[in-house]
Order: sequence, then C-alpha cells, then structure tokens
Amino acid sequence: MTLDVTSLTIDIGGSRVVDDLSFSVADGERLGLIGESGSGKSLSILALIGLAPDEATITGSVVLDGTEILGLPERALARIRGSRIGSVFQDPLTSLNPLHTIGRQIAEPFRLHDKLGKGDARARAVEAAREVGLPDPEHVVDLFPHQLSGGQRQRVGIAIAIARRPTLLLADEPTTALDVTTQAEILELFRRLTDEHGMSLVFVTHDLAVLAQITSEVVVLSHGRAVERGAVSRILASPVDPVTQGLVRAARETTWSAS
Ligand SMILES: Nc1ncnc2c1ncn2[C@@H]1O[C@H](COP(=O)(O)OP(=O)(O)OP(=O)(O)O)[C@@H](O)[C@H]1O
Repeated sequence: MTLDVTSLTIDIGGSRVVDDLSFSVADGERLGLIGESGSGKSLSILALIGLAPDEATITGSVVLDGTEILGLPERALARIRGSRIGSVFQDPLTSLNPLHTIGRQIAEPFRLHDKLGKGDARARAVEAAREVGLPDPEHVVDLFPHQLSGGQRQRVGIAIAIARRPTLLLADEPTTALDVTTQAEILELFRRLTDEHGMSLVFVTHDLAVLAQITSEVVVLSHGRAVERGAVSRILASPVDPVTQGLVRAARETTWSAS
C-alpha cells in the first residue's frame, strides 16, 4: 500500500482550512499528523476518504496504490472505505448504533460486503472481538454499546475498522477520550494490529506524547499548513518551528504529570 497526498487544499465557508498539504505513507509505515485544535487535521483525514462536508471545496491529489481517489464517485469511495481503508474516530459512542448489539455491528461489513449468513457473520464477529482483546468475546457480542467501557467501545471501533483487513488505517484522535492507562492499552493494540497485518497507519492527534508511542514520522500542521515534518525522535529532541516547540513543551508536561 502506498498513499501519496499532494497539494491537498480545502476551502470551507469562505476560508482556507487546509493549504497545500502533501505527505506520503509507505507500506507498513505509521505516520502522525499533529497540530493544535482547528489546524485542519480532521478535515484532511475526512477528505482522503470522501467524507468531508459537502460545503467543502477540495483540490489536490490523493493517490492510493497508483490510483487517484480524490473526486471518485461516492459508490467507489464507499467500496474503498469498506475494504482498503479502515477508519477509527475519537468517540465510538457517536459512531456505534446504540440499538444494535456489538456483534451485529462488527459483523455488518461481513454481511454487507462478503454476503455472509447470520451464523458465519456472528462467528467472524466473535473472532474479531477476540482479536482486539475484548473480554469474553462469545458473550460481549450480545451486549449493547452502553454496556461497555470507553476503552472497550474503542476496541469495538477498531474491530469494525479492521474487519475486512484494510491495508491503510486512519485514526483520528482515537485515544483522546480515554484515561492514560486505557490510552496506552489502545495504542499498544494499534501497534500490534498494524505490525501483525502489515497495515499502514495515519494517526491524528494534538498530543505529541501519544504520537511518540505509536508513529515514527510526524507532519506538524498549523492553520492548515505543514510547518515541520520528520522523525518523532528528531522532533522531540530539536523542534524547529515555534508551533512544534509548543507541542514538545506540552508533551513534556503531559509526561511529567502522568509519571
Ligand atoms: N463543517 C464545517 N464548516 C465550516 N468550517 C468547518 C467545518 N468543519 C471544520 N471547519 C473548520 O475548519 C478548520 C479545521 O477543522 P478540523 O476539524 O479539521 O481541525 P482539527 O485540527 O481536526 O481540530 P480538532 O483537534 O479540534 O478536531 C477549523 O477552523 C474548523 O472550524
């Protein structure tokens, strides 16, 4: 899998919110997109998979495995989202259906795309629940989202995202709503799953301390522009741009307060 984003530019409501953003993700690479609130991280991620709001005007290029996918018809994008690119968002409570069991929601991609029958889909859901470390998978698939903890719900979100073995996983602040211990467990899960399945990862966060645990390369966004990029280790040791310096300071404070 390779992803090449070139000169991605997004205008919305008369203002430019993402400006000439370029980055690439190689096979199996984990890349971080970091920036303060409103810097354009979420819109960039949504634009990649055709989920930016209708009122957004998007230009540039998004090439997945040699094929331009920016501007593809919704049907084609939905197919890509259901197979080659998985996504995990901040708050699984808003993305999970409160009226459907966990198992039904994990099984949905299998039923929809692979046309599996009920029994087979349930078996796959149990297997997926086990893979993401949900406790008592045979039982958990019959529970509803409100019966799980925040960390467990995020595991469900991850199970759904990776169900059909995408080659690229997009994660937008997936640990922000979680306490520090649960956050570390979920980051470990991302690391294990991406390693085991050779998945590439684009991980969005405002917290450099989180990125340092999961990605090796980072792009720093400020007001929609990439102001710095490089290896996490280099960025932590010698940030150049004042925005990056601020993120490093904040990360040091988080690390101190957590220890
Ligand atoms: N639907 C929308 N209509 C108008 N402006 C929007 C819309 N969605 C986002 N924006 C604006 O675009 C800019 C970038 O938003 P985006 O959500 O991508 O930022 P972000 O870096 O992900 O921030 P956060 O960390 O707070 O989620 C912000 O100024 C935001 O107000």
